[in-house]
Amino acid sequence: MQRTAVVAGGGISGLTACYHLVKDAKASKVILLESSSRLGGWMRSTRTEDGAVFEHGPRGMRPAGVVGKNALCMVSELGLGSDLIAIPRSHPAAKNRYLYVNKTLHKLPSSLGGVLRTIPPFSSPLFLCGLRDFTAPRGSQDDESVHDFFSRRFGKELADIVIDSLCRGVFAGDCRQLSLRSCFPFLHEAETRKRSVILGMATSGAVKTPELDSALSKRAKDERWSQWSLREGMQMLSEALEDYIKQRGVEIHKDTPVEALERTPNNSWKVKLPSGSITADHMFSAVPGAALSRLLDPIAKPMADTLRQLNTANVAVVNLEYDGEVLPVSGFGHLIPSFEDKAVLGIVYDSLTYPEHNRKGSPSTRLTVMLGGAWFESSLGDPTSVSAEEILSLATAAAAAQLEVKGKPSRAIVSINKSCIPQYTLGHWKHIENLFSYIKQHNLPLSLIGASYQGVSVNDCIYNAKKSVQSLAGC
Ligand SMILES: Cc1cc2nc3c(=O)[nH]c(=O)nc-3n(C[C@H](O)[C@H](O)[C@H](O)COP(=O)(O)OP(=O)(O)OC[C@H]3O[C@@H](n4cnc5c(N)ncnc54)[C@H](O)[C@@H]3O)c2cc1C
Ligand SMILES: C=Cc1c2[nH]c(c1C)Cc1[nH]c(c(CCC(=O)O)c1C)Cc1[nH]c(c(C)c1CCC(=O)O)Cc1[nH]c(c(C)c1C=C)C2
Repeated sequence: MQRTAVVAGGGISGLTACYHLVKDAKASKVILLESSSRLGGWMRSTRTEDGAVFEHGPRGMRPAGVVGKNALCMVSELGLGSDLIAIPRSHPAAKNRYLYVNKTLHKLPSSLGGVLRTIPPFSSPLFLCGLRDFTAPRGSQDDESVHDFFSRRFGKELADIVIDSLCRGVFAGDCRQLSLRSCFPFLHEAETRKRSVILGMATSGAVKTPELDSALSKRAKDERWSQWSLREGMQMLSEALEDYIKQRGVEIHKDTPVEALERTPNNSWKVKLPSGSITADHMFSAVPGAALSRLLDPIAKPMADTLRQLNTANVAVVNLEYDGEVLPVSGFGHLIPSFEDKAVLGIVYDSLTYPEHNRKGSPSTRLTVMLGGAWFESSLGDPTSVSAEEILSLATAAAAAQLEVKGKPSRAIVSINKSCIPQYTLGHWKHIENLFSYIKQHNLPLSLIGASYQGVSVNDCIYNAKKSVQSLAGC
């Protein structure tokens, strides 16, 4: 690719775009502009002097599927293979997930026996929900809330308890507002193809992607990994990408917010920065949709208006460390359905999942309590003024009540992550379609990447950034 590519936003999406611009597209000049003083975006790990690692954003990635294989391919190429820590599917952190309902922890079934029997908090065996799917009619609308979809196909109890919790544990969102088509596109597609979601999924067939095979994806398959992280935390991935792109000549500017965009007569961009402006032949926007809307107003007003309609949620992330091994159960963590407690979304048992991240020298328990999400304002108040002490006291009270973890934590870190998780609410797919068709119709030299559009997981961000660069470069 000739000429100058400018990437706005140095989170995992922007970093991945730079990586593929220099590696595959052989772009002649790449400039990365990041408004804050560090790269990585929400990928942020704190390392303490006694060897502990605390994650404030993503804490694990799945190796499965095309997007999982693709991320492992990049991790392999970055030479991070020996730093990878993997959880096999037989590990308690892979098998045991809990729901906190009626003030009690309930393990979700992980075997056939568990779905054939009635187990609390459910009023009938879960396999009966599966039977409904074979007879339920196909949906008739072009979009439907996640809750409506699951109620229709699997019953209201499953939707109220399991799906409500799942959406809190992935999107920090309300399944009554979230779109099935955008949040779980494979389920929408399975229903469209086969009417029964179970049949549709069972007959979808694995996509063959030999080009994404790597030493790590082979290990993941052979060793049956369920998820993975890195020895010094997920931030190692953004740091490795930063080193890689720096060595290959990407110009990195931190503390440099893009302030405005203007079109030039020869279909380039004038990118306005605090210290002046630069010219971009092509822009990759890896900033959140709301930030891009400010840059495109008034030059592409219909796009700016659509971008403003994309929703996000705030999440308070509280990392806690206690002396000793004090958890009453073993597993990944538990989620709390919204009818039980709106404010506290769930608790991750980090010290059991990744003991490699525990402090050295003396036993400890590390937990992450996540609060707020779609219920932030209604249950915790304004994220710009809520007090960290108040959030900490709610988090420690939740750990004490739900896990009997008493006493004062030996360490606590509170992060109020504002607008950190995009909410793909009803009609999101139409907004995305409108944005992409506006770019095409107006021949804008602009690519949209990042969690705001087509997947919030790190795997999705990496995959979409790569696809975007490759489609432009014709690779
Ligand atoms: C608490 C939490 C837990 C999560 N857990 C997981 C998990 O376990 N597994 C998983 O797969 N995913 C997880 N995710 C999701 C995943 O981490 C994010 O979706 C992903 O990191 C988003 O990356 P991004 O690069 O698209 O955006 P961001 O990380 O938001 O990066 C955007 C960057 O743009 C910069 N920027 C903004 N405006 C401008 C401007 N005007 N000019 C220049 N730069 C600008 C920002 O400073 C930022 O660095 C989690 C997210 C959160 C918040
Ligand atoms: C309680 C809040 C949250 C917890 N994690 C996240 C939030 C908002 C964010 C998050 N978690 C996952 C992803 C990636 C999804 C993907 O497609 O890979 C994101 C953005 C992984 C995940 N975590 C849980 C589930 C069921 C998933 C989906 C993938 C998988 O099955 O592994 C469960 C879970 N998340 C949290 C807790 C306490 C929890 C408990 C069981 C925290």
